[in-house]
Amino acid sequence: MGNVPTTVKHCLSYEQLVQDYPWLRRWLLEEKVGGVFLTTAGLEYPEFVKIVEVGPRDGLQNEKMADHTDVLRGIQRAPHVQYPVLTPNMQGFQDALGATEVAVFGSASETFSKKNINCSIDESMQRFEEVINTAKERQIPVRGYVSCALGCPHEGHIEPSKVVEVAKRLYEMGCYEISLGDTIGVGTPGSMFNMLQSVMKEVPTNTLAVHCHDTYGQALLPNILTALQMGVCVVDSAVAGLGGCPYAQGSSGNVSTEDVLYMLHGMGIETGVNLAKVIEAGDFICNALCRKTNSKVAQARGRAP
Ligand SMILES: CC(C)(COP(=O)([O-])OP(=O)([O-])OC[C@H]1O[C@@H](n2cnc3c(N)ncnc32)[C@H](O)[C@@H]1OP(=O)([O-])[O-])[C@@H](O)C(=O)NCCC(=O)NCCSC(=O)C[C@@](C)(O)CC(=O)[O-]
Repeated sequence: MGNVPTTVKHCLSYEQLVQDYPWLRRWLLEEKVGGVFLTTAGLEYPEFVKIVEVGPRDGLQNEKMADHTDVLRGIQRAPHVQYPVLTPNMQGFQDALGATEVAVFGSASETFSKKNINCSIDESMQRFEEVINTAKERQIPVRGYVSCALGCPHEGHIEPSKVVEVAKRLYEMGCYEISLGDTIGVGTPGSMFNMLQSVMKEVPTNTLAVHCHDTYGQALLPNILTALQMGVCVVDSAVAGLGGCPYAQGSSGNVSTEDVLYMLHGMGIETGVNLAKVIEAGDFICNALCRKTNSKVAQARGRAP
């Protein structure tokens, strides 16, 4: 393969490398074949991945923050930007006036459901049905979350069949996308694979998203990569890795958007998102919160000369 530039030897950013030495891309990782990427190991990845930024909602939910009605009134809206609101019941839906999208959030764990939204899974589905039907009448898209898809802080292991049941009900009620949440970040490629394989038998793959927390350091490479290899094209993440669920003790922040973007772009997968701008947004919010970023990429870029 000829002379390897010194940048390779010094192991600079992969992104920078493929930008400066495009001929290295193939040698380093992959070749593009007919709409999918084939890695040297023969694995396929989506060409485009949609990033759902959950920083403003999940990321800030542990902070002392105004309620969503005040937030919706207070923000300056940009065109073509969705402002989704989590609406666990009709009261939440009615308060979410002006939201361009809403989300219902169920759980695959009975105990978590009771602790999080004060009702059983069955009761939650009845509440969600009302929200979804009203949203449909008003042409407001509804996203569905399934928490504890890979484990529960109270019940421990969760059977994939339970995740299937909740995901399928949300899909059949009319959620356009189902986000499967590893709320406490305990998943591994094995449990992610088993859970997704079961869910994909009942819910179309192109309506699934993964929502990973990085408590055990498994969110990015092992778990998200496994999901991508299985055809999932939507990833939830939070700028600067903010977040954590107040109803799931010990759960750490969401996987950071910067790190997800770095990995995807490095693999040649498009997202339409500018990594440098996201790092800027991460700096802004971390300064505002007087907090260190959880993003490894932002930390590494901060150290760069
Ligand atoms: C769901 C409720 C409200 C039920 O709470 P409840 O106590 O069963 O509700 P209720 O109908 O019996 O009403 C009791 C009081 O709550 C009020 N109320 C009733 N509904 C609402 C509402 N929508 N918004 C604000 N207030 C509400 C209602 O007006 C009343 O006020 P009072 O008359 O006593 O003054 C409660 O359990 C709650 O607020 N839970 C918090 C849920 C939450 O925010 N969880 C974290 C979200 S993140 C997540 O779940 C995971 C996710 C999405 O990130 C993915 C992942 O990582 O897995």
